[in-house]
Amino acid sequence: MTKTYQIAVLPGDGIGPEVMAEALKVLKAVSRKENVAFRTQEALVGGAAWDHYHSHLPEETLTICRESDAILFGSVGGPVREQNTPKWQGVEVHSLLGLRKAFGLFANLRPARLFPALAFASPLRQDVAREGFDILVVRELTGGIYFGQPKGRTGTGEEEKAFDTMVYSRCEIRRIAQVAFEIARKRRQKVTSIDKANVLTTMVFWRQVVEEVAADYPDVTYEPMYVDNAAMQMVKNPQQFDVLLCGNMFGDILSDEAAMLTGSLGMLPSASFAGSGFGMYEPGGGSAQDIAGQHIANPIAQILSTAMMLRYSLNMEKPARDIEKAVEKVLAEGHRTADIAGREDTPVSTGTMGDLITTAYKQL
Ligand SMILES: NC(=O)C1=CN([C@@H]2O[C@H](COP(=O)(O)OP(=O)(O)OC[C@H]3O[C@@H](n4cnc5c(N)ncnc54)[C@H](O)[C@@H]3O)[C@@H](O)[C@H]2O)C=CC1
Ligand SMILES: CC(C)CC(=O)C(=O)O
Ligand SMILES: [Mg+2]
Repeated sequence: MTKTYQIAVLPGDGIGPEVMAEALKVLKAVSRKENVAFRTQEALVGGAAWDHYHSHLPEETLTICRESDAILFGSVGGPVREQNTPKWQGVEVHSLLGLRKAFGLFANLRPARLFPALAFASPLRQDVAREGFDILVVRELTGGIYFGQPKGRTGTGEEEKAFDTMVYSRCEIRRIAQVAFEIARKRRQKVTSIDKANVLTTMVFWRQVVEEVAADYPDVTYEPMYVDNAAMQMVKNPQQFDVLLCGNMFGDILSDEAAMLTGSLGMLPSASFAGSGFGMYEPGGGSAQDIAGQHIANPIAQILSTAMMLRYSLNMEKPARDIEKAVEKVLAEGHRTADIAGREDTPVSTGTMGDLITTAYKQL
């Protein structure tokens, strides 16, 4: 009997639906080649859901997610300047952070790998870029300053204030550190833990707990690094890093930086888990409103996120690897969307890139 997987598909806003369409083309090809069925159920989230339900994360969407083996997520959010309109205000908090919290997705993996064919597109010094790099950002996703309470605003006039709280518990730090060290064991056995322990009490504690966990992994090299230095070291010498263990905010920021060093934010996939097989898979970037609707967005992050879904939630390593190989092949052949195109290149559209990767996957 054909094995069937239930996938919740949440395209969201901006370029979300455009890049999701390409990931679904690849998924369809996987279904044919592997003789498995993916029952995809599309649901509204973000601004797209607001238009229909006046909610950024409707109960209907949550139900579909609960009934699924995995969630494929696009992106949410409106134009940065329209952040304060009813449709867009708090959209990321209510929908994306809401989903992460609802499913306890505390561990976020963001692999930033510089493909040889894209060395030229990296803002790294070219002799450094030609060496390539492969960094895995392991980001804590349901704690830290994005979730800490209290947050709010008080007072008026010159005394008006706004505040957020950065808080981490021992168990939150320990469980994400364990994820990082376990993964490092299967990679190049190095964990660099990012903190700001010279200033922030939370980060003194972070470092202490990570050191306790590190003691259980004598085979893995552990080093702490301040976040400001890490941001700089990543540009100077990214090859020194293997696994970058970060809290929620630092991981958010450094993963965008790592993505750009691979050529574009449109190259960064991401997987989020709660410790079981269930997970949510989404590009590292946002809804890219500046290019939405133009069919020029890079679908590779969404496609590589789909490969991560096959690997981690559906236990399908072979097609996951083949999708990655297909992406590498298409890039090696010189096909590029606008964000990774050189001056001499004629960029391809989002749809053409999706077609090229699907064809390359089928031919493997
Ligand atoms: N996971 C999510 O859903 C996220 C949502 N957002 C939201 O997205 C909206 C736009 O935020 P921004 O700060 O502009 O960040 P963004 O990540 O959407 O875009 C930053 C820059 O990267 C480019 N970019 C991103 N993905 C790309 C792709 N696949 N192909 C080519 N270029 C790509 C964009 O064109 C833009 O120039 C905001 O409402 C923000 O809150 C931001 C980050 C993550
Ligand atoms: C709402 C934001 C925290 C989303 C984001 O920037 C991310 O997860 O990388
Ligand atoms: Mg981000």
